[in-house]
Amino acid sequence: MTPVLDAMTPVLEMSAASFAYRGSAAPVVEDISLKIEAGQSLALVGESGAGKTTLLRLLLGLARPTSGTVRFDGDQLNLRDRRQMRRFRRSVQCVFQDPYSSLDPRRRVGSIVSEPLRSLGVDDRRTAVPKVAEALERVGLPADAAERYPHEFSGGQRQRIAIARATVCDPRVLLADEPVSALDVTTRVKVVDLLSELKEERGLTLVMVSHDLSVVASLCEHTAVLERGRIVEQGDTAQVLGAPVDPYTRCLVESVPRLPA
Ligand SMILES: Nc1ncnc2c1ncn2[C@@H]1O[C@H](COP(=O)(O)OP(=O)(O)OP(=O)(O)O)[C@@H](O)[C@H]1O
Repeated sequence: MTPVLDAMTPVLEMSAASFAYRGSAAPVVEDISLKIEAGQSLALVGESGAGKTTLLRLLLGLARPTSGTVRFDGDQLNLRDRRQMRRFRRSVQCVFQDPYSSLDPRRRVGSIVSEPLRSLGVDDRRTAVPKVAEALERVGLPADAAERYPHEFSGGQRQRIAIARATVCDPRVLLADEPVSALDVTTRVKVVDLLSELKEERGLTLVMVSHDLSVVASLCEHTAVLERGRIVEQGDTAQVLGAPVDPYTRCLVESVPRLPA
């Protein structure tokens, strides 16, 4: 049954969630509580190994918390509930860090971008064509891109293909793991602008892992800081990055390299 949602039900919510990898006694993320409301954008920051990707995997349903819960539209995420998972996959899509390895080199771009529509049973290859063309156009790629292969594109264009794939089924939520960190600085700005436009146009909820605090500041209204698997500070990005309270956050902000004056 489709749940009755009120405006206050978070799209995604974690309550006291912990996760330990198999064979490891210590949890990698511990006692995480987060609410992600519709239209909100949340950045997960913290140094390498802090558990950001693991947290994203829990939100994506790719891993199940060892304790605590992950909720989607108010219901506990249950990977065995096919009806819920179908709704989840239609609503929540993702973009990964590396546009070189995240696209199947043997498939044409049209087939890659239409994959969510086909796997959700929304369209077949033929009926997906106009939606794929529209998604490619929206991310700034020519319509004939559908006939070509990923290796024919630059890193920035490949990330645009990944964004077209993630948005073609009109999801409500985009989860992005370091979506621009593999790109050079000018390409990075263009892809950040594209994500920002999509967020505004579609009221997309965005959860993003990033090392780059300037990317975080320009895309996300909220920020949660992870240190060794625990959230040490969360709140408005301007507050968290502009006037950090926790010593770890202060350290993170101060470690951003600056050009000499
Ligand atoms: N499949 C796995 N099996 C066992 N341990 C893992 C696995 N994946 C990650 N870890 C461990 O979990 C911890 C957190 O890793 P995670 O990738 O979530 O951190 P991160 O903050 O995303 O790091 P980075 O910024 O470098 O990507 C690390 O100590 C890592 O070694």
